[in-house]
Amino acid sequence: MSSTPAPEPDGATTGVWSTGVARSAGGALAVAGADLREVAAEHGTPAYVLDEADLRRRARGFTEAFTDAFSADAGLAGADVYYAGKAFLSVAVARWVHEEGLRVDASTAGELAVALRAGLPGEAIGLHGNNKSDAEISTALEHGVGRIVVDSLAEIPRVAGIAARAGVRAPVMVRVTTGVHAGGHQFIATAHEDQKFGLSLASGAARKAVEEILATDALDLIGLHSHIGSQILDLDGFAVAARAVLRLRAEVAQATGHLMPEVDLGGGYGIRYTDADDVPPAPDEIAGRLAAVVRETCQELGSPPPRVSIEPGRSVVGPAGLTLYTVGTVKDVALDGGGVRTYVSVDGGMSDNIRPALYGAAYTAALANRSSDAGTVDARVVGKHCESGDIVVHDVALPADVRAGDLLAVPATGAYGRSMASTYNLVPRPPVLAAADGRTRVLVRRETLEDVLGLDVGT
Ligand SMILES: Cc1ncc(COP(=O)(O)O)c(C=O)c1O
Ligand SMILES: N[C@@H](CCCC[NH3+])C(=O)O
Repeated sequence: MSSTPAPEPDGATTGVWSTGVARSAGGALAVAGADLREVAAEHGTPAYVLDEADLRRRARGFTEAFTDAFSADAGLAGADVYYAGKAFLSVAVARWVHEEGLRVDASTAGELAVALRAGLPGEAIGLHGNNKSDAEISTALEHGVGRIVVDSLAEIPRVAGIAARAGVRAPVMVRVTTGVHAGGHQFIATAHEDQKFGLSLASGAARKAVEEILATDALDLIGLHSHIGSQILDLDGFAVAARAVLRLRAEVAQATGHLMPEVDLGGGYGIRYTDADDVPPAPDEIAGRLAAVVRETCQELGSPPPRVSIEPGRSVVGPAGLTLYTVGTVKDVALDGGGVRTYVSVDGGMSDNIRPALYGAAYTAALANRSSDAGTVDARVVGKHCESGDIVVHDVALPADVRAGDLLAVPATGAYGRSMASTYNLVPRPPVLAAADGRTRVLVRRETLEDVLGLDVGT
């Protein structure tokens, strides 16, 4: 076993740390100038820390790249970027991304409510979900959302009925399962056949949905949608899926005369969690590749290009966040094959980051309160929960003098950390802090034991 240490932060956009992370002369890490020792003293640990400027820059990077690549000058019909709120959504984050030119993709009443509370106009919000409730559909329509992405045949009459009763015509897209299998883990791949999302292209279900929607007055079919999975670093799958939905769009136009004005090519762009991950393509490269595919395919098909949208979540918020923990117990464990693993327990765990347990996801970690000249040990960072799978970082080299009271920072936890957090073992969920200009402010406060106890109303 030979573990590697976390890379030192270097301000690069392609690193595992957000661009605002730096190690100060005293050896402590800081985010956007906010010293993590002070952050821990003021807010406690564990805590998620978001680098606001980094997040905004990544968001803006997508809008600029897609607006450029899909411009009329490029022979295309424009583009919109929806931030996938499932990655992490709070009122401030919804505002930031909207200020940077993005819209918001919500997939539940909760995400919809946060986007609305942030002041986004309905038309800047899209509603997803494979099992939307009537209440979610009617709230979305009441606020005039820009689109509802239909995920099943059963949903068509339901959306139509609710729209008709509300006296509106619902703008809808059809989520198409293209058969493209992409994504790091089977649970985060979403376009192969045997899973719950979307309507299959191969079986004809997608085409049937299109026809049923076209035959329904209360529904306005604005486009097709494809989302192939998540944490994808290779753009080929997106290109294959794009061609498939553009082909269906052209077939429908030929058969019915209805040329859908939009196509959504989904999110799923990967990020770097550790040094071992490949450097992901930058927004310019993604936009350029997708624009070329759309242009060429539409030319081949002889159909005018659609307005294109995408839905990145992880690639906007993931690299912008880190989790700050305090070290508690440090324990050396002798391994069967010889050698020793140092188990470093922190004050959180699978309740604030379920990804290692759920997907076997790899992370790294670094001392945040000091640097150390000590040699390194092969360490495993674990949480405080009653599961041996409660692992935060499987394998990392940490200074041999790591001890109780040290702070550890785990980079790239901005996406699917807080948003998938639980109160397992009745551990209250950590706060989300925004770091900017040398200070931090609370975006989502720490949950307290009173919050947890307040839900327990039985006697
Ligand atoms: C429909 C849809 N859009 C967008 C996303 C965002 O994905 P990611 O955070 O990987 O960019 C997801 C999650 O995979 C999704 O299911
Ligand atoms: N939650 C997953 C990705 C699923 C994205 C939503 N379809 C993750 O942490 O990687």
